[in-house]
Amino acid sequence: MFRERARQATWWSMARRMPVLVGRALAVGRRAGPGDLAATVVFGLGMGAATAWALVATNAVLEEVFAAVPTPDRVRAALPSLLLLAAALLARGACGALAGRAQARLEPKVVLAAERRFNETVTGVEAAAFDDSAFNDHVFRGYATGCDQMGVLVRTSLDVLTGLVAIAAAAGVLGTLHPVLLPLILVAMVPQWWSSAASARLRYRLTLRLTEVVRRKFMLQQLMIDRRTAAELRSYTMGPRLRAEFDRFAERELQARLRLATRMALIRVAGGALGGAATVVVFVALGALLVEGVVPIAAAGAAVVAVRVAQGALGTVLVSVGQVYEAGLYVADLVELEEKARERTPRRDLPPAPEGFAEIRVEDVTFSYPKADGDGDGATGPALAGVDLVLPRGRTVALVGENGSGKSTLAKLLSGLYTPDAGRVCWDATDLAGVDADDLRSRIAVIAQDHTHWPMTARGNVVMGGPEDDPERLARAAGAAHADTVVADLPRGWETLLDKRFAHGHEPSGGQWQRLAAARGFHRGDDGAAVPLLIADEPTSALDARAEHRFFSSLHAHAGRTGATVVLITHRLASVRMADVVVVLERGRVVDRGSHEELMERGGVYRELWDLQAQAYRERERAQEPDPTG
Ligand SMILES: Nc1ncnc2c1ncn2[C@@H]1O[C@H](COP(=O)(O)OP(=O)(O)OP(=O)(O)O)[C@@H](O)[C@H]1O
Repeated sequence: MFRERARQATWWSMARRMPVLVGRALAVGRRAGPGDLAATVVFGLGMGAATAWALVATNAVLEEVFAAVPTPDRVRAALPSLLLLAAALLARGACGALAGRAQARLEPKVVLAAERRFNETVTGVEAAAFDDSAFNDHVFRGYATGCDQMGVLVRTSLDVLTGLVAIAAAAGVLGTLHPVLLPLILVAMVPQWWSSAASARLRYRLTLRLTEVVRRKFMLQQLMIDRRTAAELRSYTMGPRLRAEFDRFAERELQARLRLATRMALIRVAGGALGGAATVVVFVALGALLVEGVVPIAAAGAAVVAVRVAQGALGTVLVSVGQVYEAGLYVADLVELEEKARERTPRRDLPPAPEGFAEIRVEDVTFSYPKADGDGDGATGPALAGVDLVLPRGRTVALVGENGSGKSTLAKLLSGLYTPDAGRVCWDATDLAGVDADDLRSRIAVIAQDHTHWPMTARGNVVMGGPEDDPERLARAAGAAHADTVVADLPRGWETLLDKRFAHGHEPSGGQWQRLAAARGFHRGDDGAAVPLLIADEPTSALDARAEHRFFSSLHAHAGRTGATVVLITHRLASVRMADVVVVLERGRVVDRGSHEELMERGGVYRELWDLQAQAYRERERAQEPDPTG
C-alpha cells in the first residue's frame, strides 16, 4: 500500500492533497498549541501586509526619483517615502521574528502530542499484533519518523501559508501597477515546483524501500549496546558476526542513498537551469513592456523589486510545499498505522468480564500464529488444534508436554492475550471474546515465562499490577514467592533500583528475578474474589530445588487460600504430582488428562516423561550413595 502511494506521488496529487494536509496540520497545531498557532498566523499576515507596504513605498520613492533628472530636491522629496519604506521593512522583520518564535515553540508541542498519541495507540493494540512483521515495520516507521514528521508538517504548512501571504502581497502590488505584470510571477514558479516535487517523491520512495533495512540495523545495534546481551555477545565472540551483518545492511542503505544523492543533484541542476531561464524570460518581458510604453519606468523598477520578493517567497513556498507533501506522506502513514492499530485494538464498548466463574471451558479451540512474510502456505500447523478442556474453580491444573506442544499458547489464550481462530474460551457460559479485554485481564494474574525485568525499584516490580500502598499484601506476596529473602539482601530493601544501567542500580540473579516476578503474580492475585485465575508459565526454571519445592507448595496454597484456579505450566513433573488435574499436550492437541495417579496408571506420554525424569533422579541418587563395600 505504501509503495502504491509512493508511485502515485505526482505533482498533481501533491497540489490536490495540499489543502487536506495543511488543514490537518492546522487542526493538530490548534490542539497542541492554540496560542502559538494564532501568533504564527497573525504575524505571518503582518509580514504580508508589511511586504505590500514596502513595495508601495518603493514605488513612491522611485516615482519621486524618476519624475525628472534626479536633483537634491527630488531626493529630499523622496525622503518621507524612504522613511515609510524603512518602517515597513522594520515591521516586516519584527513580524518575521515573532512568527518564527511562535513557530519554533509550536513544533515541539506538536511532536510531543504526536508521541503521546503514538504511545497510546501502540500500547492499546492486542499482543498478537506484535507477531506480525508488517505491523512491526509500520510501528517502527511511526516511531522513527512519523511523530517528528508531524512537527515538520505543521512547521512547513505554516511556511507555505506565510509565503503565500507574501506572494499575494507582491502580486497585489504588481496587479495595481499593471495587470499585465502578474503572469510574470507564474513564469518564475514552474521550474522550482517541478524540482521540489521530484526530490520529495524520490526521498519518500527510498524511505519506504529502506524501512526493513533500517529496522534490522537498529535491532543489530541494540544487540551490540544492550547490557543483557553484553556477556553472551562476548562469550560467543559474536561481535564480528553482528558487525558484518550490520555492514551488509548498512552497505545496501548507503548505496541506495548515494544513488539518491546523484539523482537529487541532477534534479537540482535541471531545476536551477530552468529557474535561470525563467528569470531571463521575466526580465526580457519587462524590458519589452517598458520599450512599448505599457508600464512607466518607476512601475517597472518597483515591478523588478516585487518580482524578486515574490520569487524569494515562492522559493520558500515551493520548498515548503515539497516538505509538506513529503511530511504529509509520513503523517498519512502514521494515520494509517492508527487505523490499523484501531482494528487490532480490543473493542472498548463490550460488557465487562464476569466477576468470577465456577469453571473455565475451552471448547474446540484452534489457534495459529500469523505467518512471517515469505512463509509458504502450511509451512507449520496450528499451535493449538481442537482443544477441549474444563478448568474447575479453586483447583490447580497443570499443563505438561514436550517443547512446542502448545502449553504457553494455551496459557496466552486463557489469559486473554490472544483470541482463538475457532472455538471459544468461556467463563461459565460467557465467551471471553465478547467481553472487555482490559477488564478481563485485570481479573487474571500471570507469572510469565519470559517475564520482564522492569527498570524500577523492587517494590515497583512487585506492586505494578495491584494496589501500591498495601504493606500486608506486599508481605504476603513476597512470602509466597520467597522474594522476601531476596529483598532483605538488597542494599536499599524494597526501594533498591533493579537496573545496573543507572546509578545505584542493582542486578538480582536469574532466580531472584524469577521470585520477584512470582511475587508480582501473587500480589496481583491476592484477592481471589477479584482475581479468580492465576497462570504460572514455567515459574521455577531458574529456581534451586529447595526454592522450587517451596514455590509449588505456595501455588497450591494460593488456590486453597483464595479459591482461585491455578494453571501451572512446568517440565518438573515431580511438582505436577500435587496438581488436581494434569493435562497432557502433544503437537497442539490434548492427548490425555486426569490426576497424576490416573495418568500413571494409563501409561502413555505422561508416564513415559515421568519415568524418564524419575530414572534420571534415581541414577543421580545412586551415583551419590556411599559405596557400602568401601
Ligand atoms: N509468537 C509466535 N509466533 C509464531 N509461532 C509461535 C509463537 N510462539 C510459539 N509459536 C509456535 O507455536 C507452537 C507452540 O509453542 P508454545 O510456546 O505454545 O509451546 P510450549 O509447549 O509452551 O513450548 P515450551 O515447552 O518450549 O515452552 C510452536 O510450534 C512454536 O514454534
